[in-house]
Amino acid sequence: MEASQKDFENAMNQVKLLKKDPGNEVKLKLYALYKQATEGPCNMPKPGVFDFINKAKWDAWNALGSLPKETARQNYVDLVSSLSPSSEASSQGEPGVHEKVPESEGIVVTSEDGITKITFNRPTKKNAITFQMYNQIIEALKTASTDNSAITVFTGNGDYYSSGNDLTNFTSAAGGMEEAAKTGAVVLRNFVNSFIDFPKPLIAVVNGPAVGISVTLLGMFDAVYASDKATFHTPFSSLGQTPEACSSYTFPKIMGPAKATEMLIFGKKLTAKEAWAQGLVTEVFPESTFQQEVWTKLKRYAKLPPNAMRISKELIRKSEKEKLYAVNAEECTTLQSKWLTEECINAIMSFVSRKAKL
Ligand SMILES: CCCCC/C=C/CC(=O)SCCNC(=O)CCNC(=O)[C@H](O)C(C)(C)COP(=O)(O)OP(=O)(O)OC[C@H]1O[C@@H](n2cnc3c(N)ncnc32)[C@H](O)[C@@H]1OP(=O)(O)O
Repeated sequence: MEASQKDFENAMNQVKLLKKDPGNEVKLKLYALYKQATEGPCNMPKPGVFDFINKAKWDAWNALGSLPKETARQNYVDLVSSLSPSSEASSQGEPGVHEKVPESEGIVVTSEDGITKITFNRPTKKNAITFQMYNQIIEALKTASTDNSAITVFTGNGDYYSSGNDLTNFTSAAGGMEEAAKTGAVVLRNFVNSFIDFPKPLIAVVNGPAVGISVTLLGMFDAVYASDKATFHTPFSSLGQTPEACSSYTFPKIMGPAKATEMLIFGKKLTAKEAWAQGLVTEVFPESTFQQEVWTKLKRYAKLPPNAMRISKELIRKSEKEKLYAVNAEECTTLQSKWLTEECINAIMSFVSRKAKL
């Protein structure tokens, strides 16, 4: 007997109630059967080769060929009823598929006590920065440069400050790597330029580990306050990548070329104390009093005359600006080509596939 629409709907609800993850293979089958049962043969354009997750889903659906909708519905119901009720992990949206759980992610901007605070707010992903977040930050800095706050502060929500560039920015781009690299270089250049141009004191409150671009960007800040549990890591070489955010210029200037080499080329991870000793961090606070001490200090600074602060910053930055634009442009061009190399693609693939989820 063929499964009715009601049986199908019950099976979909059952999938949502599964307590244990049935595994990627089963989830792919469920996904494919669900799509076939509701939409018929695969009608999506084939995803790019580096878009691993969507490609796997596409392959599974496409493999069902012209299987009739009714048969797919029956097979879906049979597969669900064969699953042990003690399995875990439900999914959201399309049944049987790991969808991104909606979370309030991205960045959060607040303004209070003369301070505009920009928070990396993606704690479940260690505040990894997505394409969307780069653009949100560009906009937030644009607004903060003319709002009535005196200073602007970056910090992270959760245990990390930020784990840097979201490594799936490139693997999930629909148009493939070349297009993603091109777009990435444009976004990165605009993003870093918005830090070069930012007119007010810019402060980082580094609440936890910082990786990649969230570290290199610190060279663009006017002060960096760190918890003693923060670490600073730029694993560019192991990712087949090269420095960004003008760090190829600012880091040797801040800490001397030898120390900059250890960080930017050899990927040495610094403790907060080491980063302070090398001049990257302004002051380190014990984790237990970090938030209280830093925000008390910042509220005091935010009461200083804003115009004087802005003009002083302009004087400090002025002679460097053209150099910074040029360095930024060159770093972006270099990265655009690095992102397409085997070294880089392999490194990203091995991160993405270390615990592949569908
Ligand atoms: C416009 C484009 C501009 C590009 C500019 C280029 C910048 C260069 C860089 O920033 S290079 C640095 C890139 N970052 C990294 O290499 C860090 C990668 N992440 C890790 O090594 C680890 O996740 C960790 C050390 C940060 C934390 O390890 P831990 O074991 O404590 O936690 P998990 O690995 O389980 O992470 C929790 C979830 O967060 C996801 N995640 C963490 N970081 C990233 C990231 N950078 N990109 C994408 N996703 C990240 C991780 O996958 C886990 O997700 P899951 O729970 O769904 O598995």
